[in-house]
Amino acid sequence: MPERRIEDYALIGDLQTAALVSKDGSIDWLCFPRFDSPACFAALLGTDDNGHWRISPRDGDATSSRHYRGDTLVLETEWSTDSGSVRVIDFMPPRDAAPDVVRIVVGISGTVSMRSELRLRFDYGQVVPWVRRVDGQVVAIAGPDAVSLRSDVHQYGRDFATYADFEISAGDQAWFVLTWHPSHHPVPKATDAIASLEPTESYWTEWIGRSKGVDGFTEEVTRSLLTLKALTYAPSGGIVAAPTTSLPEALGGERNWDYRYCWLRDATMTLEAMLRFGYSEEAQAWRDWLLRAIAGSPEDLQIMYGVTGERRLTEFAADWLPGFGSSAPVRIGNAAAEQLQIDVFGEVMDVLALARESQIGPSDDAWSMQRGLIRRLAEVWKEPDEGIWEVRGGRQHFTHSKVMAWVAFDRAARAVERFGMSGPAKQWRATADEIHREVCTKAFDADRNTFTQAYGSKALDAAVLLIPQVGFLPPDDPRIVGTVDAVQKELARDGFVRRYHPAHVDDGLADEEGTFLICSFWLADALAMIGRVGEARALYDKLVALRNDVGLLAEEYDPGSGRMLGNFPQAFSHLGLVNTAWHLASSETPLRRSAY
Ligand SMILES: OC[C@H]1O[C@H](O[C@H]2O[C@H](CO)[C@@H](O)[C@H](O)[C@H]2O)[C@H](O)[C@@H](O)[C@@H]1O
Repeated sequence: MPERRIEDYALIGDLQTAALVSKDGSIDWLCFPRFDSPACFAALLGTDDNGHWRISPRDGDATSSRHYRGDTLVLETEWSTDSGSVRVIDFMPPRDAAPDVVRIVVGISGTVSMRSELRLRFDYGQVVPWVRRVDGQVVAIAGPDAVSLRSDVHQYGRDFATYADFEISAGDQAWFVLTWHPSHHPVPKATDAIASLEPTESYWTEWIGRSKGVDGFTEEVTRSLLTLKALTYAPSGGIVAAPTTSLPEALGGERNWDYRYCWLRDATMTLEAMLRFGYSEEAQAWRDWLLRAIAGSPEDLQIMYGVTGERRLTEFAADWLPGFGSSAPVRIGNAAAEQLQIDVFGEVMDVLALARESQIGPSDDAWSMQRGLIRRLAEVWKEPDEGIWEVRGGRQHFTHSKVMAWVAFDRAARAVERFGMSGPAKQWRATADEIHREVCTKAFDADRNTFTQAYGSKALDAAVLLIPQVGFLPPDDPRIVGTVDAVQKELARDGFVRRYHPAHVDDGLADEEGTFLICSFWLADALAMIGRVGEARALYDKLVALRNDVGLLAEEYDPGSGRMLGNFPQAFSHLGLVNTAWHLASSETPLRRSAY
């Protein structure tokens, strides 16, 4: 079995969950029926024995190449062998009653011997199901889960797996449909594999057709927008940070986290990117999601929720899974849900201001929720917190958190001053000014001419690159130019940017990590804003070149090994790409709303 690489995977999804398909034709990750449900294929974090479904030629020397079919999430893998070539088409039709994975094998030339090998292991690769035949289909059941496999190819069982061996000649096709249902329900009505291809394609094509687009950046922006949409949980409007858990930030290390939840931070940034490209429906749905998720007392605000607003995301280690590349523990749930991360107030207020001032318009409920958030922020902004990077080494007065607290008060005051909303604007403006003074005094290292990670700290942090973007200081302020230079000098590796230097910051974890892709996009944004557009464009091009064969990015990249690291595909990275393209395309001094 060749070593698994994160960049070997492609994404298919149905806006409620998603699967990762490897270059070797194996679906190694699938959580049914929701993004955060237990996986029935977890080979990604272990071995084939933890569940997978491979369809590929039996010839071990077969070679493959793949692409998405146009601007869709329909994946085509083309296999060449000495005897002929075939195409495997993988997709998940937009959801009706039950979730399906459809795989269609089409003969292109000659004749190819194919094998389907399906190994279902419920509850994150642990539970071997009871498999039997019902009305000509294979049905696997364990606990609450049931999965049926329908196909026009004969299936046989061996070694706790289901196989099909078949030949495909030019012009032939064979189909497979895997469908999940609750085990106490009857097997759902069959999905027609062939008939579901066209509506799936049309769904994605029509969706991307609504985008405003930006000249000169079309292909990568399109793929990133499609990926962001695929991370949306359509029934609620929630957006997950990534469809995976525990893809490592350091290969073989412990920096492994579950991203299958809705971070207010990641979701607001995604929404901002989508709004820029004309997707107001998603923004509206997310605002409604937010109102429901955080309903109740503002003191109970969490920084992340489940896809329909669940609050309890208890973290535990799945110790039966060895982890991707032996990176343990595999974590399920995320303890960061209980942290104080003050930046979240600013991000939420900022995107809601954008929504109010753009296509969506104001909403009374949303404004009353924002007033509640500001009341809460007034109580906590002076506290140390865990910050944007969710450190587990103790709270600090993080510069980025304070800057975002300023953003929150600034946007609240501005809503009253300029947009007629009700509230104590003078008081909010005074607090914003107080925070501004404090940050400029306590978070700026005059000797090195740079903002630092935290009050009194010497460490740097790529998050402060956002200072000009959020309007805290103008891009031509010498402190901004100094900060950009310092980040480039101290945090860059081969031109890509780390979020901070793990050796200089106690984040509670031992290992090093890769360069953080969204931070590299932020550097490109900051360079463009300070007028170094050529450098910005060069960095953007370098980042775009990191994408895998189907245009996807993980959270991090290790320039040493040339490998992607972290959960995959990650919303942060793709929204970073989209925003940088927008900045570069907008103008040479590409600033959005500024308040300085
Ligand atoms: O590295 C430590 C932290 O890593 C995760 O957080 C990161 O991912 C989040 C989701 O994309 C993002 O919002 C955050 O800014 C990143 O630092 C993990 O979820 C944390 O539990 C962990 O402490």
